[in-house]
Amino acid sequence: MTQASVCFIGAGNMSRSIISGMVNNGYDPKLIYASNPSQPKLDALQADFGINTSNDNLAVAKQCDVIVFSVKPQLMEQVCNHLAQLDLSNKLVVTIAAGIPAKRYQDYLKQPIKLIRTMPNTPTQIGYGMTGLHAQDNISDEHKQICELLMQSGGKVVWVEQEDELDQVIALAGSSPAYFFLFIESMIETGIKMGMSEQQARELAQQAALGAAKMVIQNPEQSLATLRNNVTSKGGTTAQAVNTFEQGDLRGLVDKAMHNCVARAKEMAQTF
Ligand SMILES: NC(=O)C1=CN([C@@H]2O[C@H](COP(=O)(O)OP(=O)(O)OC[C@H]3O[C@@H](n4cnc5c(N)ncnc54)[C@H](O)[C@@H]3O)[C@@H](O)[C@H]2O)C=CC1
Ligand SMILES: O=C(O)[C@@H]1CCC=N1
Repeated sequence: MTQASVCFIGAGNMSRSIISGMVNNGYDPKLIYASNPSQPKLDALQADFGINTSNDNLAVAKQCDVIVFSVKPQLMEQVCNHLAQLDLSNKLVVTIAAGIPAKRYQDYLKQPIKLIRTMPNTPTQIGYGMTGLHAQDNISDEHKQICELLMQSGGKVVWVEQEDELDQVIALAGSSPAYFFLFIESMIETGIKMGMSEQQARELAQQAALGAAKMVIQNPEQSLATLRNNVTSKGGTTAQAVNTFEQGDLRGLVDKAMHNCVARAKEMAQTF
């Protein structure tokens, strides 16, 4: 499949993650554009990946087959309004923003558009991303493949049938790297309090997290409870730690956090 020219409107964390995945996976950097009002992130993208950069959203959007909206949700209306003067009938519009519903982009861009909503996550940067995708009914298979190629460069993709399932994707994958970072961060803090150096505590916790994640992935036939029980000797150390989490209602807290995550996405859908 021939590679499409793609511009990223907004050159922040997430654009960098996706561009990094694309270039590392062989996407031609000459076909990639990023636009941002300030220069430093653009310079870094240019230096690290050899892509084209600009301060002019309109110019890059005009030039490219695919426009990826990658600004904060509160800026989306303003950014889209500015691009409404373009004829978008032959372009694919992709958004990575949380919350904002597909129909809102049509209002902001003031014309019928071909839109795919996506919800990636930052591990895309290193090829371990997980992206949820939802296509409107008018999207061709070719456009689906183009979008899939962009997002698959940085990891796995999953298509969801209903648009509101993207909110669940946010809770499970878009936001969730931060949950794991918080957990590891807490472990390191305690390791240090127990007398370890920060470097040692981090090395121990991160390697355990990596090993645990790989065991989950490599043993699909085993339940998480089995994997957990295999670590937990009767009357041993793990039981003490795990019981502490259960008594503190870790499961209830995770449930509440993920529901609050989804609730915020729905609130953002009303606001932006
Ligand atoms: N960070 C994450 O883990 C994820 C973020 N997202 C979504 O990605 C989008 C971007 O988030 P981040 O990359 O984290 O934010 P960010 O703040 O790192 O990047 C946004 C970029 O947009 C630029 N910008 C501001 N005004 C602009 C304008 N008028 N025209 C062009 N660029 C402009 C900013 O200078 C900044 O570089 C958000 O909508 C967020 O919901 C989605 C999934 C994961
Ligand atoms: O926190 C946010 O709103 C974005 C969406 C998913 C990850 N970051």
